[in-house]
Amino acid sequence: MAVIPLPDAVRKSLRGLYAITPDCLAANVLLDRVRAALQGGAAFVQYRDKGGDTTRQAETARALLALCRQFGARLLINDDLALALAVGADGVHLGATDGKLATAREALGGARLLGASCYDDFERARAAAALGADYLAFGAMHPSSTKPLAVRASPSLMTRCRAELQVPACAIGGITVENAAPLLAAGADLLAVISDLFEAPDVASRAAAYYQLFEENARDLPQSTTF
Ligand SMILES: Cc1ncc(COP(=O)(O)OP(=O)(O)O)c(N)n1
Ligand SMILES: Cc1nc(C(=O)O)sc1CCOP(=O)(O)O
Repeated sequence: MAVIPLPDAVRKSLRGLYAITPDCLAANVLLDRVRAALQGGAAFVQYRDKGGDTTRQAETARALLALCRQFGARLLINDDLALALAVGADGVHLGATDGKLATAREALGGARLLGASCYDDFERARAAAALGADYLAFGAMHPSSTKPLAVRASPSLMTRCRAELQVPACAIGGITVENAAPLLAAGADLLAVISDLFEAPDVASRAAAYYQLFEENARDLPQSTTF
């Protein structure tokens, strides 16, 4: 299926619910749940698949991209720059062991998004910002059943991120609708969520509750956000 590219202005406005796909779901179930998240207002989807079946990953990534396009949402690929480029995704998210940010930035060009995991490390965030990351992810904000061993991070890192780096901040780890408002107040532009969203009995309603939180906590975007 042909994929229509998003205008740069839309592509780079960075605020909203960032729905990260859970492991171990059949492709049709995954797509149904992601569709529901998009119906509820998720602005970003990250395809995170640790399974290693590259044929399935490419097929699923293409299907997710087509779905995101229907809703004007953006698809990022976790870990895998080559897959992101191969399917024409809107960007890639890289952690500490996923390759160099500089290489990804160059390969992605200016129009696609580069996200970087910064954990609890502000100096890592500073370096990632200097290398051109479009958003900086801090976590885990709360204990996470998806990643129980994740290091814990303070929401104040996001406050510093906005103030000192002027790069959008992403909160991740154990986020729920119930605990999200203080994260937005601390400076989160993106809320990256797996279990609270995708394990909800009604994924669309859960996504809509996050959307509502963003509406209630509207504020100016960081200076570096491009329109
Ligand atoms: C938005 C966002 N933030 C952090 C992560 C974690 O990335 P990483 O440290 O590479 O760990 P894995 O997701 O690969 O287990 C993320 N995926 N997305
Ligand atoms: C993938 C991931 N990275 C984290 C980090 O802290 O870097 S926490 C996490 C899991 C997020 O899933 P849930 O919303 O179910 O807690």
